[in-house]
Amino acid sequence: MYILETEQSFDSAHFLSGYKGKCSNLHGHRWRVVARIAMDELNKEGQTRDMVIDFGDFKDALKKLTDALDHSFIFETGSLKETTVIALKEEGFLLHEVPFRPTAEQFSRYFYEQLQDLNFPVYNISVYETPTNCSTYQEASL
Ligand SMILES: Nc1nc2c(c(=O)[nH]1)N=C([C@H](O)[C@H](O)COP(=O)(O)OP(=O)(O)OP(=O)(O)O)CN2
Ligand SMILES: [Zn+2]
Repeated sequence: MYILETEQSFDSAHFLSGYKGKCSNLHGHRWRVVARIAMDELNKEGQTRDMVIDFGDFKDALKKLTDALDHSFIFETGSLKETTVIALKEEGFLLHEVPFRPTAEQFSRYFYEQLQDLNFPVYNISVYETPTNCSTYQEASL
C-alpha cells in the first residue's frame, strides 16, 4: 500500500462550551492538519503515471479547506447567545459555526469527511491542537 501525506496549518479562535477549565475561555491555536491518503496501486498512465495522486492536487485541496477556517472564530451551534453572534458579525469578525464541539477529535473527523467528499482515498487525518496534542481519525483498520 502507498500512503501519501501532506499538511497545512491554520490559525483560529475557539472555546469549549460546557468545559470546566481554561479551555472554556476564548483562546486561539495554530491548528496543524496532516492528511494521509492510501492506495494499493499506482496510476498506470498519463500525467499521474506511477503516482497515487499528484501532490499538487492533494495539497491544494487541503489548503482550500484550511484556508476557509483561517483567522476565524470557530464556535459550536447553540454555544453563544444569538445577540452575541449578531454583535460579533456586526463588528466584522469572521465567524465559522460548526455543528460540533470544536475539539481536535471533531476536526480530525471533519477534514476526513471533507476530503472524502472530494473523492480523495483518505486513510487518516491528524489534527494537532498544540505541538504535542493530536487527534487522528481513521475508518479502515490498521
Ligand atoms: N481530547 C481533547 N482534550 C482537550 C481538547 C481537545 O480538543 N481534545 N481541547 C482542549 C482545549 O482546546 C485546550 O486549548 C487545549 O490546550 P491545553 O490542554 O491547555 O494544552 P496546552 O499544551 O496548551 O497546555 P498548557 O498546560 O497550557 O501548556 C482541552 N482538552
Ligand atoms: Zn483550545
